[in-house]
Amino acid sequence: MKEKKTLLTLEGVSKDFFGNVVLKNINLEVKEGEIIGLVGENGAGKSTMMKIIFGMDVIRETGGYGGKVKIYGKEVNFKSPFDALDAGIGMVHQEFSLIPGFTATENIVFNRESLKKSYLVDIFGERIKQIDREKIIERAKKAIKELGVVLDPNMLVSEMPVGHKQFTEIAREIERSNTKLLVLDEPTAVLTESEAKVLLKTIKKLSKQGIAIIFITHRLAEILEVCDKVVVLRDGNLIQEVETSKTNAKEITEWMIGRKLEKAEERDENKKFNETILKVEKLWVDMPGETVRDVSFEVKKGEIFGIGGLAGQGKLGIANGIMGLHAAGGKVEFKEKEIELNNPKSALSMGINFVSEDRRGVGLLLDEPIDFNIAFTAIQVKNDFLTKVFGLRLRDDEAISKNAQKYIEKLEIRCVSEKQKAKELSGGNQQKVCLAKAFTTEPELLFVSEPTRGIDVGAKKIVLDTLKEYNEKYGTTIVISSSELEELRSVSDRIAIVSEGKIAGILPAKTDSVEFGKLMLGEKDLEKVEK
Ligand SMILES: Nc1ncnc2c1ncn2[C@@H]1O[C@H](COP(=O)(O)OP(=O)(O)OP(=O)(O)O)[C@@H](O)[C@H]1O
Repeated sequence: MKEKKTLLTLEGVSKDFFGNVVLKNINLEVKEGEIIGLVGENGAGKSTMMKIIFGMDVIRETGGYGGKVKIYGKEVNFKSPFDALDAGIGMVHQEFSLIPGFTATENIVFNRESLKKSYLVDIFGERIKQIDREKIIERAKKAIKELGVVLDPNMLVSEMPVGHKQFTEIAREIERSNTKLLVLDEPTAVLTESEAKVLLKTIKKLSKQGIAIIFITHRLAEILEVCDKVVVLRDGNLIQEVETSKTNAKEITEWMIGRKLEKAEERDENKKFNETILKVEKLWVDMPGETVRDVSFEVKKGEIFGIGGLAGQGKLGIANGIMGLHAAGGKVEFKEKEIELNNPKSALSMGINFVSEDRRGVGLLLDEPIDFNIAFTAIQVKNDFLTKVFGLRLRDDEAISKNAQKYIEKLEIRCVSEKQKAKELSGGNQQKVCLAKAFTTEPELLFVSEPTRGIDVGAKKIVLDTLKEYNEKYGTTIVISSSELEELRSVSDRIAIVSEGKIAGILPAKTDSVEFGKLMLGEKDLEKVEK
């Protein structure tokens, strides 16, 4: 067999953010068509390494990097991501970079080169009018077909469920004919299991065509399934680089976290709950990609109630509707008092809080420091963290800092200090800040959606254990929605499965997963699958 050429080389690459060293002397080679799995705890430096390869502004604006990046043996010094795109590097970031008011086709075909030197989006709109629409739809359809997914090329991005957005981003990268290296930063985090399978197949297909892939994921099973090699980062050091056929998930985890992983504690099955705390009747919610049609259920005080289901079926819409973030109707009672729907203050002021699945959109004040973010809702809703000086109410900065320090320690939030800006944190650590913010309001009822999305295996346990701890210590009732059934089963008392905007069934969490699977697919669809 022909020896594969080395496409990308990192030689002694290092990076610090104002003295905080996050990458140290990284040496790595990626060959044509090779699939590299890149793993590491939240904040280990994975995204930073990719941002260097992709020539992103943030790297230059923070003093550049040390060492060399080479493509086919020649050193490159990208001035912007457009140079990286020209050199054949494509990247799908953790956070979406699609244009919401445009369709899938427009986003796929008018890829980022068309937007050269950015802020041309307005002019871009003009250009579209002059273009042969049929032709571009054909091109988009071809890219979508390549991915092997069902996706409407005419759907507006703003109306898509997250999974579809993810596929649109990937389709955009493969539509470009010169792509040689594709970096995927946690592409499966927002996908359901079946969508993730499709993506893994696509990755293999692309590699056969000679495209090299750097695949960042916290799901180790995915690494073992598709990657040729796994590269482990810990605290900015490349500590292992090994063929996947020569290792296993347990070993990789131990390299990642540098300690052995304990098993999550089992939930006590015999707990009895009597009092109803939340009563939902005929709820409908109009949320893009997450239509809730007619949902009724009750949650008991002190319970951890799971909500599962396939993507786009409505499991995420329920909390968004009750919290007043999307248009909703029906009747929802909390402790026998009716929550005013379509009013975001109503549920919050009654002692209910929400950790959204959309941490960038509604979760964080990105330019503010961590400590203010954590205290923010408690200040707004409960007037906490305020002191009176000569009759004036002032922010109690010391209390705000102390509270943040407590959560930084408890949730192991990796940061320089509580004064660091939220936007500078890694994705997983931002998620932990969102949780700390909700806990700080000491809610009686807490909705959490996809709480471990983008979180590494070690941190996942911390987050789930913390939810259980709050539930047990303070009696906080928790309603958790997640795409990962096993995660729901490990924390919940009961689980409701939502299908086509309705509750398909509610079962004790310990019920066999097959029963949940049947509810998710609906018996009819299941018969089709079995045939
Ligand atoms: N713009 C920035 N300014 C200051 N520090 C930053 C900036 N971007 C990242 N960092 C720091 O660099 C470290 C590495 O972050 P990075 O995003 O690379 O981690 P990661 O391994 O991708 O984590 P995750 O799995 O949570 O996404 C973190 O400690 C983060 O706080």
